[in-house]
Amino acid sequence: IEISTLIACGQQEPKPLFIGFESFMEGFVDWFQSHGAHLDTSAVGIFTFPLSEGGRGAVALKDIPEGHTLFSIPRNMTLSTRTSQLPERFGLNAWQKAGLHKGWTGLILCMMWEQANGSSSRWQGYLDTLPNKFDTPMFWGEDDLAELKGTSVVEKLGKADAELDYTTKLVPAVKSRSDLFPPDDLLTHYTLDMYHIMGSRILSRSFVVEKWNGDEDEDDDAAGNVGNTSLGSAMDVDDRDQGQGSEHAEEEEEDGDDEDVDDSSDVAMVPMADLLNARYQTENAKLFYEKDVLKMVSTKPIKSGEQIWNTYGDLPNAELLRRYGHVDILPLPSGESGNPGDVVEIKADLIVAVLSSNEQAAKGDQAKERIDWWLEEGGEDIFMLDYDFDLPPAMVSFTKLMLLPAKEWEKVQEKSKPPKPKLGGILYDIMISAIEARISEYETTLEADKASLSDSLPLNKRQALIVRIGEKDILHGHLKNLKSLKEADSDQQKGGSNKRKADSSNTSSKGKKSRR
Ligand SMILES: C[S@@+](CC[C@H](N)C(=O)[O-])C[C@H]1O[C@@H](n2cnc3c(N)ncnc32)[C@H](O)[C@@H]1O
Repeated sequence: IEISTLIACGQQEPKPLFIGFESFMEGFVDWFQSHGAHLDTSAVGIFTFPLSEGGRGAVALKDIPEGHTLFSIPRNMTLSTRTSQLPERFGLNAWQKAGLHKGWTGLILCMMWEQANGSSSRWQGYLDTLPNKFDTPMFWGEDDLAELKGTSVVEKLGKADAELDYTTKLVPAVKSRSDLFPPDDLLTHYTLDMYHIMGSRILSRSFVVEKWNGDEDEDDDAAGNVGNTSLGSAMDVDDRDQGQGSEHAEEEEEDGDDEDVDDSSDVAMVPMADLLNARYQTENAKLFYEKDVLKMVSTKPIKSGEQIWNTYGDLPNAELLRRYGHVDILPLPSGESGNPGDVVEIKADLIVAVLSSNEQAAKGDQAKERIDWWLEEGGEDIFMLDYDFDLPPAMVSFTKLMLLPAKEWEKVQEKSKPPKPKLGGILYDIMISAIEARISEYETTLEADKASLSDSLPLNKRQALIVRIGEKDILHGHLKNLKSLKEADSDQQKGGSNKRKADSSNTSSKGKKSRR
């Protein structure tokens, strides 16, 4: 491929990494092909882009039509607790007893073990290509983390929980089997640092590879209907990730009552597929699965020189930063730039706190009774605000529930129906106060943040600033919207009451007339 083609396609000049240029990635491609995988080398190249373009990523070497298989990987080449030999060698009962079947600790241990085994591991050619350094907040110092105050990133890091898993599950397992884990390796291959590196590799690169579910899918396959068997990825489908907030969170879910908990042995590292970068609504390729292989297939025509993008699920910047260490910056409808997928979380607790000074609102045990009912009915305890600037209906409904007079609260319980999420009356002021309270959780103002944003800032500070600006932009947009809705509503009321006055004077004059 001509570098000029890439530049013509709007990319800054990339540094070629493979296809005759870079032995390191050539070695990986050789490993990939020699283990039964296939890469269409006439269509796909691996290049390094500027960091803003994703760093190392895949490029179309020619025009690629939609539905083209870019590469395919046998299932047994993915790295998971199903494919690594370690759980069996450890003993499946012992594995479970050690708690390694839950969460990511088991997969982290498999990855450490495979890496420690060097050239005798089937995955050495792959593991050698994985990053050892991450820009994710998990590795930030206190100073940089302070920049994220007000966002939900810090409380979702789960660093302490991950470290607890390391000391209570992984270390005892390693120490219990010196035949599998030579004692000296504890200080090199099985360290806490390595635990975090492996956890971050999983967080930013793993896919969910469900077990092949015979019958129905075989029909799809027979019909060549690969599109219906779309494979979600850690990057792609959030169903798994929504609850999987950290290296540890999946386990928390498993320990809880959640029935939709995913099987942690579905979590798999997929060589080559994890080389694709992602950007908001730019996806042009996706991983599909069949009985024995996974296939990366183009979902749109891709022009020669264009980057091949997977999707990480069009996540908000806070989540992109936490999981992947980057943020998306695109034009917004307002003319400014940011991530159109950004959201702000408002906890139900904050609404309750705002209502504490409202005479009408339920308090103490009564408030608790309503909150318990709301949660039992499946209500959310965190509300998501986005760039639509429509308040989440559940947030309005929950607030109304807390404000209901006792009689109406009884009716709600009888009917098992929460209040309709319609704004009006004092709700405007309560919602405005809630959003103002949320804004006050950040240390700095939106104006100050915008003024301090510059390309010369250190990466962590700059990315944290972009996360904060996006969230505050949403909050201020909601404030503005609520204030104008409140004004329009009161104008309408006034208009209505003027109209009513006019109507009543008409009526009375008519009445008078008729009386005459
Ligand atoms: C699945 S890997 C993609 C391949 C990766 N670039 C590599 O060199 O191996 C995900 C990582 O790629 C980087 N990345 C992906 N998309 C990006 C983007 N739009 N902007 C910046 N970095 C991106 C982030 O570092 C992220 O953690």
